[in-house]
Amino acid sequence: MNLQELFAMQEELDRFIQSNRGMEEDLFRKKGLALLVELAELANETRCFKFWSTKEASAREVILEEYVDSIHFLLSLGIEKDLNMLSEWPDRVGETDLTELFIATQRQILEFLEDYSVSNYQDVWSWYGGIAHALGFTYDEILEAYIAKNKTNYERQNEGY
Ligand SMILES: O=c1ccn([C@H]2C[C@H](O)[C@@H](COP(=O)(O)OP(=O)(O)OP(=O)(O)O)O2)c(=O)[nH]1
Repeated sequence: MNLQELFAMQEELDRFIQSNRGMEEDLFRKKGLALLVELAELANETRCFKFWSTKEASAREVILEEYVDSIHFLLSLGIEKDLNMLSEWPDRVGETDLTELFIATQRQILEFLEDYSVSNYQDVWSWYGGIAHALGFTYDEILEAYIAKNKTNYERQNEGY
C-alpha cells in the first residue's frame, strides 16, 4: 500500500474539519489523545482481554472501522509534524498476541507524543501493522475501509456532527 495516497486524503480532510470548526490552535496533543482513545476502543471491540466474559468480539466490519479511525489520527499526527514522507508501511512487528500488541502500541504512541522522531513514528506504524496482521486485515481491506470512513467524516461535518 502506498501511504502517500492516504496522507494526501488525510491532509485534505484535516484542512476541511479544522476550517469548518475554526480551529487554529496546535492540535498535536489532542490528536495524540484521540489516537490513544481510538486504540482503546479498538481493543474493546475485539474483547481480547475480557477473560471474564463469554460474549464474542464485535463484527469484523465494526473492528475494521475502529482500526481505520486510528489510521486517520496516525496519519494526521504525522502531517502535524511533517513526517508524512513515509511511502511504504514499515515492516510489522513480530508480536502476534493481541493483548501484548495493544499494550505495546499504547506505550509506543506515548513515546512518540513525547519525542516525535521519524523512527518513533515508524515504530507506531509497525505496531499497527502487527495489530492488522493479528486481526487478519489485509492492506487492501484497510485502504478500502479508510477511504469509506474518510468519506463518512466529510458527511458528518456537513451534517453538523
Ligand atoms: O482532525 C481530525 C479529526 C477527526 N478525524 C476523524 C478520525 C476518525 O475517523 C473520526 C473520529 O472518530 P469517530 O468517528 O469514532 O468519532 P467519535 O466522535 O469518537 O465517535 P462517537 O461519537 O461515535 O464516539 O474523525 C480526522 O480525520 N481528523
